[in-house]
Amino acid sequence: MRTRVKICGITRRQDAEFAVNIGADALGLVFYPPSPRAVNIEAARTIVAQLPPFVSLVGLFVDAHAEEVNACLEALPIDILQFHGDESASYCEQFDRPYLKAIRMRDGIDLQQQSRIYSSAAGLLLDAYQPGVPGGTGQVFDWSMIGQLTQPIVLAGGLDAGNVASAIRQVRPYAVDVSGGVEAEKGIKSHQKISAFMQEVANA
Ligand SMILES: O=C(O)c1ccccc1N[C@@H]1O[C@H](COP(=O)(O)O)[C@@H](O)[C@H]1O
Repeated sequence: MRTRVKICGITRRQDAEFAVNIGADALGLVFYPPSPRAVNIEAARTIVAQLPPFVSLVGLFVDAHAEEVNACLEALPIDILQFHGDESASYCEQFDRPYLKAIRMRDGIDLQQQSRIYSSAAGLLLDAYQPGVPGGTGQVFDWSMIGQLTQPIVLAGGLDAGNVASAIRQVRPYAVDVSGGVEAEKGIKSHQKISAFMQEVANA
């Protein structure tokens, strides 16, 4: 099966268009103000104005008030929610929208238990753990920590063109998610790095 690709942390319309034209399956918008990749609703509207059909738009939140999530859902064509904080399953379920739950892979984590807790999630997004930073750290975790899960796995954390092919061969995820690994600088995507990343996914 083809590995899907989500490119996260899009802040410019030209980056969204480039990623879609080269074959990205999903684009992620970060609604987490402390992030250098954060966007507000107005900026997001411009970024997604010309998105073609069959590309999923993912809205990323970190322990946001439900009102903030609902405001984004009302204003934007968000297909999937990504919760990257300590949200409970009941919090995630209240929006009646497919969601990905990010699990930060710290030592000793019981992934099977997390899978049971978030059994309503459309997928588990596995990211590196770094104390005090919810995500987008550019850190890789030990992929051998991942066992068999019933839900689709979205592999994240420090992926780039140099390691994504071996990650796919080892983990066999449903999808890979990349942010920092395809940036020219924080918040600005490199079209050359996106191309190289997509090529490596296709080769894997
Ligand atoms: O991108 C961010 O700034 C961010 C902020 C807060 C939570 C998650 C964030 N990004 C997500 O983190 C992972 C890994 O990113 P990277 O490839 O290591 O840079 C990915 O799922 C991003 O969507």
